[in-house]
Amino acid sequence: MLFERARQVFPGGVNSPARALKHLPSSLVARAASGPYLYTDRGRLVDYCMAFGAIILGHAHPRVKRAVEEQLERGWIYALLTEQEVEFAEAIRRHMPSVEKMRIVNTGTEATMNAIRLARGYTKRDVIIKFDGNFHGSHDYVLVKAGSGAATWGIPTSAGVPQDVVKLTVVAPYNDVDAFLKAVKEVGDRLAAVIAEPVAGNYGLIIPDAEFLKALREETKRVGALLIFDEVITGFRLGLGGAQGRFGIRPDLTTLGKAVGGGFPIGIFGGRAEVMDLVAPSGPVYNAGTYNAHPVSVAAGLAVLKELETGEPFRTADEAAERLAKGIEDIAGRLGFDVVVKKIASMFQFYFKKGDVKTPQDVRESNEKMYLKLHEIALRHGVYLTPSQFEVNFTSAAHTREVVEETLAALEKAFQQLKTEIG
Ligand SMILES: Cc1ncc(COP(=O)(O)O)c(C=O)c1O
Ligand SMILES: N[C@H](C=O)CCC(=O)O
Repeated sequence: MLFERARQVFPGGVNSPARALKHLPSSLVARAASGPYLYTDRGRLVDYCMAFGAIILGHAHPRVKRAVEEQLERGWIYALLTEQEVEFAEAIRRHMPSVEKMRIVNTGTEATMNAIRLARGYTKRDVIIKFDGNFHGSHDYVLVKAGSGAATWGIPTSAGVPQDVVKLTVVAPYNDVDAFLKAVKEVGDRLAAVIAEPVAGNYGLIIPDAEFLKALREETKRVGALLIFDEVITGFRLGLGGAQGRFGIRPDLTTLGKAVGGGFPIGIFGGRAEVMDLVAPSGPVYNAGTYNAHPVSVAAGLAVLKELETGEPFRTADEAAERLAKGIEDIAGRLGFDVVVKKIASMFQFYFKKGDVKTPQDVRESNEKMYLKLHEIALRHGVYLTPSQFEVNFTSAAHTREVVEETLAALEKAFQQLKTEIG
């Protein structure tokens, strides 16, 4: 069995913990992907993980494929400036005006690490505030009370991060204005930056109150710290302007990734020109990378942006999420389950619990076992839900009405079976 061989060569048999399924004996094996579908060792599955949000147009989108093929014809790496990367950056700035200047790197992890380093270099201060359950990639500054796979696997604070680094990362509860103000007060004049997911997508889906985001903006400004919005998930998914456009908040720095690279490795950090000009070679904050602004990722990203600019992909993806959210609420309600469904744009998640989900604590109080059981049953019915209640389900432009209907019919059966199995 492939997973057995994988276990001999990869820790836990995978190359990222979020890919391992803790409720099943092996991870899925992917063979191909197209549109809304994944083709796996368990057959064809409707995909709601969408590479953890990296795919917004649908798998193997022809326009992205063509752009990549055309780039390959011209060679695939030069380690020099290209016209495409300027065009790409100009398009990003047009849609996200707070990103006056940017640097294109390879992953969201690199983007947040560099944004934090830059904020420290700019403010000449050392402490950051991050939020419980937010995930900003797998580097030392942020692997403290992190979400995503770190939460799924019960290691929110990673071993190996030096205590001296942990001390510089103060964790505040997400979506709690009073607790945030208290944390800022406690840190005092050492606060370099506050980093936040403006919509939390790594602890399930937590949609913050507008007042929370407003407080982040006002308070950081007041104390001379920078506000970093980590829009690796939300950028070019919650619309062309990301979460900052939707909520009308202008951060000092923004990090992007996932959707903006069309499924190819990418990360971007950018923001106020005055701050970005501190990045080497124009300033003393060092960032470098052989693969920075990789031509293939840039070509894919440009193709994605051109498609998104028509507005159509957002309409289809958002409508799909809306119908699924309503459909799940309806099925669960009819069958007598207490389920809370959260949805914004093309992101949704549901929790087995009463009441509401507004904080990470609410997510912790939901029934994870039921989510995983349903996940497993849904797989048998041809639907790949996101593999943890600490992750988010994503729709894409390929999730047409027919695909959604097919999914809801499958989920109806899955919930019924869940009811039978739990008695
Ligand atoms: C909000 C957020 N920031 C940063 C990252 C890190 O991005 P990457 O996996 O590309 O390193 C992720 C996902 O992994 C993310 O969801
Ligand atoms: N939730 C993570 C990204 O948003 C999942 C990606 C990973 O860790 O493999």
